[in-house]
Amino acid sequence: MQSAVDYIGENGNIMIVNPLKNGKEARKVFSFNKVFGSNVTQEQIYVDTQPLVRSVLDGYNVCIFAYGQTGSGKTYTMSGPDLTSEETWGVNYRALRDLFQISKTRGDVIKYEVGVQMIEIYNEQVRDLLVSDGSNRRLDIRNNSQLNGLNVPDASWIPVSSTQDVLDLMKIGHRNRAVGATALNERSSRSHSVLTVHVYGKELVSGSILKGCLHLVDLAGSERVDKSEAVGERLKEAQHINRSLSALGDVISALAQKSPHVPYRNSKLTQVLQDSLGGHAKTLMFVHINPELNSIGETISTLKFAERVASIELGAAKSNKETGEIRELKEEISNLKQALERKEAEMEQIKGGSTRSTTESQRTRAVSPFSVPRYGTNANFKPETSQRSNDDTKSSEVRSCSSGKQRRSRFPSSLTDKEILPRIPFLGEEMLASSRKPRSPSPPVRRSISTDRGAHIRSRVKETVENQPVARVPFPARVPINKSIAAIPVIPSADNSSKGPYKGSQESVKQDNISNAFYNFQRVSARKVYPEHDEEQFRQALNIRQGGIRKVKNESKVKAKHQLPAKFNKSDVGTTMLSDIYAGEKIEEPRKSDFSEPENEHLLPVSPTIGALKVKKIQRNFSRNSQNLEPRVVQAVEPLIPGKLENKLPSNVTHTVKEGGNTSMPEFRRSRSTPRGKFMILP
Ligand SMILES: Nc1ncnc2c1ncn2[C@@H]1O[C@H](COP(=O)(O)OP(=O)(O)OP(=O)(O)O)[C@@H](O)[C@H]1O
Repeated sequence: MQSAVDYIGENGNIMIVNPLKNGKEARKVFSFNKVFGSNVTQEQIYVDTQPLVRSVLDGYNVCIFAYGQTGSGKTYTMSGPDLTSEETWGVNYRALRDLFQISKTRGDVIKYEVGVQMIEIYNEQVRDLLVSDGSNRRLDIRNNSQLNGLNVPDASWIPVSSTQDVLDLMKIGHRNRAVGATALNERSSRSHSVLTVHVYGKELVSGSILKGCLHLVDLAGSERVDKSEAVGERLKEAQHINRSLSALGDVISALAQKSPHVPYRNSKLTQVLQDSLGGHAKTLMFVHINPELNSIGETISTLKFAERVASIELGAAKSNKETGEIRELKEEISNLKQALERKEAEMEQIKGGSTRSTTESQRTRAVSPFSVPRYGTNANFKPETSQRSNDDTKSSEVRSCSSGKQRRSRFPSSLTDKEILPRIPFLGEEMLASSRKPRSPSPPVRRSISTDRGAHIRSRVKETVENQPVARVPFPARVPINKSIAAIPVIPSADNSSKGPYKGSQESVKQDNISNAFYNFQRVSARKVYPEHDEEQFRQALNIRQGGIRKVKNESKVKAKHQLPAKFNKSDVGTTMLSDIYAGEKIEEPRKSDFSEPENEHLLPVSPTIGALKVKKIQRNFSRNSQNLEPRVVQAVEPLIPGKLENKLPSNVTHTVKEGGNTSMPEFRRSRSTPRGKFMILP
């Protein structure tokens, strides 16, 4: 049978001949990184892929695709025809075998853990392929690089430690994959399958963490619906497949043109692969073609698509490595934020509590200000019990305080059980002093002077009603920062009771430095007249950016008015999200490692015969030949270029970007990109 492949050049060129056209139009040359003929072995194909795979162990994200018309050999390349023979293993198994081997040899330097996920995208639904119970649950996609490539976090994540583990899992995955017979391939993959390998490494000496992720993607076959003779379910599948491949083409086109809007959200496929298509990943695409003449339309359109892909400059790949120092700093920031949230909540509670408690304590004192025990003695004392009791018994007073009303419904009971009173000592001093002398019954004045005092007084009152039954309020999983919460720290636990108010100070000493800082600040702030100002000073003192934390009311409102429009005016949601993700990922400066190449890479293998071509537009005409699958076109990996790492961001800049979290990087990265990969064509 006559082949559409005229010749395959040595430099990644392939010439396609179209007998339906004459003259210049009849021959087209396309250029790729590399073109493989149909007679190459699986090992030869993998050799060009190997450097990318290895870089996963250095913390890079890598994505390897197989693209092409139905029956052109995508599954053959990625999985291989026969798993029982290592010789015929495809890229997937060879890659994992390599990962295990290398991680073993590095064992005395880095400890690795490897886990895999396998999903498919079938009719625009994401499904888990590693389920053994046959459940067909639809999974959600979350584009969040904080999860380190876990874009489908609900998919089964199976730890593996040997190639055999992987083989066993693959069998399950292939069994679960949606496959159907079409006129073009009797066992055509009707879905896109994505095998994701997550690698987590810890350097034993430095404690640095490496997180790499390898996506191995076997795309569903592209085909013309009419040619596939599909009807009913097959037709629906074909339409979904074509739509998602079309969306992939649109994304690639947008990236190639450096369009400000990249339509990742137009298909599940592009959403799942978002990080790998436009991120800091190294990407390689095998493009497969069928050399038979009756597939010439699909062949040309596939090669054009491949050239388009090859033209994209993603920019330099980045390693996801966290040094011990960075990790510690992140933890510290996280701790500070939590402490600040707690403090904010306390302040809110104190402010509201002072209104209520002052009135209550006033009433109590009217009987005998000195006869009220300072702290509860009941071991089962629960702060919320007291609060609820107070609320129940003194409802009229509570209602007189609007903030108190709100607070009551959000009282985090379980939190109050655990928290200790960091500010008790200071309050205790005031309390002791104030309790020895008669007070002027002037609630409004005292409220305005010290919120803490008010809160403390309230705690005394609670003890008088501690045995009253109370309905518990569920503890919210995440307490909104800018809402009033409970006066947890203000209310003493039962343990405190026997040791008096200063027990709280002893407890607080046990807290970390952050808490101490707050504690000290609290001592100062409690002397201030306006607690709102204290909150502001907290922030300033800590110099922390407080996303969502309540600010002084007026200021907060004004700021919100100014900020919201800017946020929502962003026309490109996809790009915005991407930028956020990148910012989150840019934790690490590029790693100068001997283990892998720094360059971003694109391989585009095609599998017809031999030839090299250049594609300008994306078309969509695919046919197939299930018998003669001679050529495979492959875009090969670019060789390591050690010196290029120097071109990357200096570490300090990278860190700044990362910590800022909002910096959009795509343009920057593009400007620093390196020429994109190579294409191998396998006829
Ligand atoms: N390089 C090759 N050498 C020998 N046989 C091949 C080669 N590539 C593919 N084949 C054979 O061609 C048939 C179709 O290949 P394969 O299933 O890999 O195609 P596909 O692109 O994955 O198809 P689909 O998109 O429909 O799933 C298989 O029987 C496979 O063994």
